[in-house]
Amino acid sequence: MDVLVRDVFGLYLSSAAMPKSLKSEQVRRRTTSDPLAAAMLPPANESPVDRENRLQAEQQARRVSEKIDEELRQERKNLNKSRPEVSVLLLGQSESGKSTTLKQFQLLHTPAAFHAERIAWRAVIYLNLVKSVIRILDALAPEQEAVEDHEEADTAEADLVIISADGRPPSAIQGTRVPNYDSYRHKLEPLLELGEKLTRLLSSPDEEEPTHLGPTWGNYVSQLVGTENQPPMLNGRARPAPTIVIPPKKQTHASLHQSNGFRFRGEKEVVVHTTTNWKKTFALGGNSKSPKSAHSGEIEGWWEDPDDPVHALNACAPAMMELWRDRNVRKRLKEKKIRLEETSGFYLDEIPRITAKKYIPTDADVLKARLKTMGVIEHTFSIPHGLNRGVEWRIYDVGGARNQRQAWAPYFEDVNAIIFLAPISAFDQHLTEDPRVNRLEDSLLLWKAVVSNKLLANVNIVLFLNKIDLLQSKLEAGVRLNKHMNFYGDRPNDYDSVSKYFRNKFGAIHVSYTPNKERELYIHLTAVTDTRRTSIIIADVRDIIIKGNLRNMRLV
Ligand SMILES: Nc1nc2c(ncn2[C@@H]2O[C@H](COP(=O)(O)OP(=O)(O)OP(=O)(O)O)[C@@H](O)[C@H]2O)c(=O)[nH]1
Ligand SMILES: [Mg+2]
Repeated sequence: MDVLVRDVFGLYLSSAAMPKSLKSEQVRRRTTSDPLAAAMLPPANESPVDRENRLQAEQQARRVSEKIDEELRQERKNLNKSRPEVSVLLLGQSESGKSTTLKQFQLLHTPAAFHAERIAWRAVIYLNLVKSVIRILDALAPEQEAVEDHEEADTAEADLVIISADGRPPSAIQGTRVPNYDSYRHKLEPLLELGEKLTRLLSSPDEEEPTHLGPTWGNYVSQLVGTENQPPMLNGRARPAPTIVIPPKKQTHASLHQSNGFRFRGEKEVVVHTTTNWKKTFALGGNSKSPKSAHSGEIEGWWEDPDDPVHALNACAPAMMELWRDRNVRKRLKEKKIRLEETSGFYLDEIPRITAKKYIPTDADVLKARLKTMGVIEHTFSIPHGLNRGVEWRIYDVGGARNQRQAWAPYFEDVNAIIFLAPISAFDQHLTEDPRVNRLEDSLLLWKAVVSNKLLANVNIVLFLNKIDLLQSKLEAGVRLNKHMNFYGDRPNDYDSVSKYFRNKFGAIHVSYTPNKERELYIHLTAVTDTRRTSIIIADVRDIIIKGNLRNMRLV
């Protein structure tokens, strides 16, 4: 008898082709233990004609089965081929909210992973808080020192809003004295060391090297540009991850001289490299001690580790609160037009909670945390339910500072959609990397460059006019748009008029410069730190991108 059986890899084996031992074992098993096989065994008295008919029928059945198997294989292959995959690139200047938008995608689609990582953000939040305190103390520093510091500020990566009424250095304006300044400095001295320590823990070891591009970069640029004979490289997997490192800031006299000023070296922003696994350092099971079961009697958690940064922070908490509540301090900051509440990573209103020994960051804390991106970070997820089920999403978060932007172009090749973020609250601020450039002007130029790019002609674009919460409070505080952007003229300075104006302005640039007149532009007014509102927008954007993608697929 020749029967077909599947081997362990699922391949069909003809019993005629089986080794003898296996064949007899097979038959033995079939005759003794498998009732279905036993029922299918030919009758013992089968005639030669019956046997011939049966073999033919079995052969026919085998052919049908093989055909079905082949069809199933093909179907699976086609399904995999047509399994929709969407690549989305987040673009925009530094501090526009790209990484925050990525966090919202993570929170929405991979909440368990997001929650597991919350504890690792503790270090970033601590550092954000420490930097806010140090900025206050710097702002209170005696005039002479501050003038020197201001000269240096041209090159420093300080992202504060410092505007003087008459163009003189703000520190030259005589103002409120803070009698407790020396006492604050003394009590908060440990924060300098803590800031250095946290910066070291979070930074990549090669960060202080001169700017360089990864070894494969030169090759890649020519591949991107392409030649007539050799088109640009398209395959995302072959794309090298560019390594770009900021050159060290030149140490000036003022930055080295720390007798009165209150700074820590490397005051520039801490960045996260694509390659840095900073989360591991502060994740549970990393250097941080995990909270153990209350019954186990083991070390209870990081708060029992005397080296954990929480202790230094916790010890300074009363002085930090005193400083932040001091009326003279607030007055001095106001005189210097320093609005810390509007800066990234602002936690000064929550000092007791953040500095508590058992503090675990909330979702909102993580969304507010500021860590500058360098290189490109990829996040993938698929949507298990609903309209866009089964779609594989790849989101690329890039560094937005000027020296990071050359890393964007390689991703233009195979991207399906772009979410461009323009922080419209930044109309009165300047780029940290080039203090001569107004941040909103920079966003408008960047927007024009993106929408007019021919490589992106068929890419769906969604525009987030972001940080509307800050825009609203800024306008309500009386900051006038037309003081910073003449072209706004005498229009009303309220939120509705200003946001409508920006919507029209960005929209008009798209209409004028897009190489694809058919492309629709979707504009959302956003505050991407607001989870509830952003999740609704993300669901909407997902549908827009999928529909646009299908439309493009039909066109090509
Ligand atoms: N209040 C408010 N803060 C926001 C908003 N969007 C982002 N932020 C904060 O702004 C800071 C900068 O946001 P990021 O997402 O890090 O900016 P980015 O575009 O990734 O910046 P780079 O990595 O330097 O390119 C963070 O502290 C955010 O929490 C917003 O709509 N409102
Ligand atoms: Mg970022």
